[in-house]
Amino acid sequence: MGTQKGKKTVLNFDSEEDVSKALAKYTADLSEKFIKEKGSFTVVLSGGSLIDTMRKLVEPPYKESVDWSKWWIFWVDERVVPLGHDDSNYKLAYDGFLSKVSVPSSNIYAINDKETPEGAAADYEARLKQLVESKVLPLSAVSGFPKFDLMLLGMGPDGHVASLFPTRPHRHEKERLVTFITDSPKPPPPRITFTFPVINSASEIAMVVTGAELAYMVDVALGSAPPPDGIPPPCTEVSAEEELTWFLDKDAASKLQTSG
Ligand SMILES: O=C1O[C@H](COP(=O)(O)O)[C@@H](O)[C@H](O)[C@H]1O
Repeated sequence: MGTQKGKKTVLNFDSEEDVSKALAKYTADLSEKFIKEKGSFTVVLSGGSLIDTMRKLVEPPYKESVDWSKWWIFWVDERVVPLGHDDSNYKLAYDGFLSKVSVPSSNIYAINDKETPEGAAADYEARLKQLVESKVLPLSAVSGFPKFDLMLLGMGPDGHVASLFPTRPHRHEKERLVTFITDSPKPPPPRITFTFPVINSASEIAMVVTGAELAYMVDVALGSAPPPDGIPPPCTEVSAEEELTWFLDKDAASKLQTSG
């Protein structure tokens, strides 16, 4: 299992609707804190169900109270498809979130969708390094990797986070900031993804997990269930430098409550 550096908090809610409300307040509070401290807020999004669960953030009061002009947006993983494709995590986030708030377009770091997976990963990594040069992204004093303020992560039923899958060796990458995969077990196959050294250098991470189909994997990550085939899945390796917060609805936490 991963080494927890910062604090770990598990929050249980009655429903996905309550997770959505709590996630909006958590994100808005962190936005205010980081903007006060350093003048900007760097946020890393996932795809999947997360974007829908973020829906309360683009409703009153947060739609008006959050200083969107100071936000910078990145993706922890992306499918290597055109940005307008239905499989694109950028399109998902644009339609459900970014089109409703006024984050400056120059602060939104979509992938270069004209590249191969290898080229898109190298391009994204180079752009992150430029942001380190220009002091938008600090380096973690602990790991030496770029340090984002907040990562919002989902999890698959196989325990994958970002596009780091249990059965693919790139989950063990330790040097690169961004890597690629051409045979993702979950379609579409070509993807790029942040590596664990970058993910685990974030100040704050929210693991947002809802639905009964994820209950077993939540029990593996947080409870007493043994990992499949005895191999800890990627979700067990997530840790944040300051705080990792799990947001669970009743269904996702159901096995945890009975076994733990
Ligand atoms: O393929 C992906 O899956 C994970 C989990 O998605 P979910 O729909 O089960 O929430 C997601 O976090 C990742 O960004 C995405 O590319």
